[in-house]
Amino acid sequence: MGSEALVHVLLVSFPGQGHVNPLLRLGKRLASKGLLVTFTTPESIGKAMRKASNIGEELSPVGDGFIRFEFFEDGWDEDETRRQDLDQYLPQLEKVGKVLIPEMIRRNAEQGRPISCLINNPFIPWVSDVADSLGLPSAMLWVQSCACFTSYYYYYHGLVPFPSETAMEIDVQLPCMPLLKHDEVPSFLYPTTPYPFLRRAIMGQYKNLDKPFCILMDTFQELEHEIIEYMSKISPIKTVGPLFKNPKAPNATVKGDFMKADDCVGWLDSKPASSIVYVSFGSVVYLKQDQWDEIAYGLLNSGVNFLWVMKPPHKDSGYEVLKMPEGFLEKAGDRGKVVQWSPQEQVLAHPSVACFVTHCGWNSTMEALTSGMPVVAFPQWGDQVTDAKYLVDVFKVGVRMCRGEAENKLITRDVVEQCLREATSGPKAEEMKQNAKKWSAAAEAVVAEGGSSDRNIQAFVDEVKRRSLEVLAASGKSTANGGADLANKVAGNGVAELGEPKVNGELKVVS
Ligand SMILES: O=c1ccn([C@@H]2O[C@H](COP(=O)(O)OP(=O)(O)O)[C@@H](O)[C@H]2O)c(=O)[nH]1
Ligand SMILES: O=C(O[C@@H]1O[C@H](CO)[C@@H](O)[C@H](O)[C@H]1O)c1ccc(O)c(O)c1
Repeated sequence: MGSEALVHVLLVSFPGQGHVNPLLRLGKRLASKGLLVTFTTPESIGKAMRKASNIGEELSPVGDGFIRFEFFEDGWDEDETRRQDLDQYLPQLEKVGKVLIPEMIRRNAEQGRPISCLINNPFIPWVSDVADSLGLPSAMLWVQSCACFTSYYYYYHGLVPFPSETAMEIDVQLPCMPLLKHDEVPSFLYPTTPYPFLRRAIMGQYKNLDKPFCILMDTFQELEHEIIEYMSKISPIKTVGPLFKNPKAPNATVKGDFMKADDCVGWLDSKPASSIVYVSFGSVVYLKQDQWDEIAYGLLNSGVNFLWVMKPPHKDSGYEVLKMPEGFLEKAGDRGKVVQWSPQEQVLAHPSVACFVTHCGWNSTMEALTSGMPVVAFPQWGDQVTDAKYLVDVFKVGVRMCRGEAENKLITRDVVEQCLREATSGPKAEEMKQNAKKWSAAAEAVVAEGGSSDRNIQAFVDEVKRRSLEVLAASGKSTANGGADLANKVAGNGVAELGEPKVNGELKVVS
């Protein structure tokens, strides 16, 4: 079957690694079930993705469907420094996206690939408005846990008291969840958060929550059973995680890394089983030099082998460039390897790796659980503090090394060493490994054919197909000529001031 006959969905992503990864993984899942998927995010990130990852102009086959990329300009010069300031960049994306996404939809329709559904991730809630104004169905991929989704929901609707200016240290009890201490609540909700613009962005998503017909979540039934059941009665939630597992297209090479991963697998191969500690704080967290030094000495003193990701900060981020302590690399010798970016999925699946020192971003959390990897939790902000609580106290696969940036406490080398020892040897390490293996088996089962996440993806694909017939029927056309009609609809709806359509070149299929 040619790609032009397939039902076509447009995925619009916030330009962060922790958002692109799960949305692109969802795209591959949908493609593998027979949809044509177009993935879009701003060109500034598109450029990095093309350079680092295996993506181009071509249409890539994934399972029974295809995936392709189209990026959009964010309206700022290439070297604009304001992209690093989300307070300024999020409104800019909204302004430009509300014009360019409808244009993109019109172009695709004119080229015989009418779009039947839009899917976005949080931080860019205006995508649901674009879909609504065009009469297109939309869905949202929630890229954090259901527990965090619930916390934000309760905050938005004012259903229980949260930490406030007058009562900073109150604990929060939400239904079907463990009691969250004040510093285990997603930290964007603290009155003192340095990231109020992210709270605004997320609240914007909740304001728009009645627009998507479905909220897809990168979690799974067994992992957050009770809270998923509870929230499913309130919101149209469908769990589809762990998204990074795709049994129907396990070899799909399409990836969305912003940086090329350093080769470290040969080094991992050279080490004994369960002898390496993997250390990574994701793509956005940067620690201060004194904390970096303590971690370095903790690693040295614990005697473990280690693979440590030390990503360079963006040139406009204002973060200091970290240095390893004097003589550290020499002392570590072949016991340690430092890289700028790792192939994390491969690292977590490697038998030489014993545990993962992580900032507890939700992608890292899901990847660790699914890989059966115990963790040492080093959360900083946002959902990370809640994920750390769950990893340690609920999923029971982790040792806690810190409570978050708000605590403003230097974690000393002795604490680092003690946590590493606890996570790599002795009864606690063994118990965590057994629990992690159980989560990994449960995760494999839900994504296998007929598992809960697989069924939910299939039900979503069926619903998108059903709605696509409605969209086309509403425009009085069939798939074959629906393109031109949808193009007219976009042109006439008043969302965008449209210029001449820029026609893309013919797509060619590569295998
Ligand atoms: O060296 C690295 C560090 C991170 N990642 C990936 O980047 C994503 C980070 O997402 P997460 O939610 O964990 O944290 P964020 O970077 O958004 O804070 C995950 O999919 C990781 O697998 C990677 O591939 N290599
Ligand atoms: O929130 C940002 O990135 C990460 O997103 C993940 C999914 O929501 C989350 O689990 C993780 O903890 C976050 O770090 C983000 C924040 C600020 C920024 O400038 C970004 O580019 C991304």
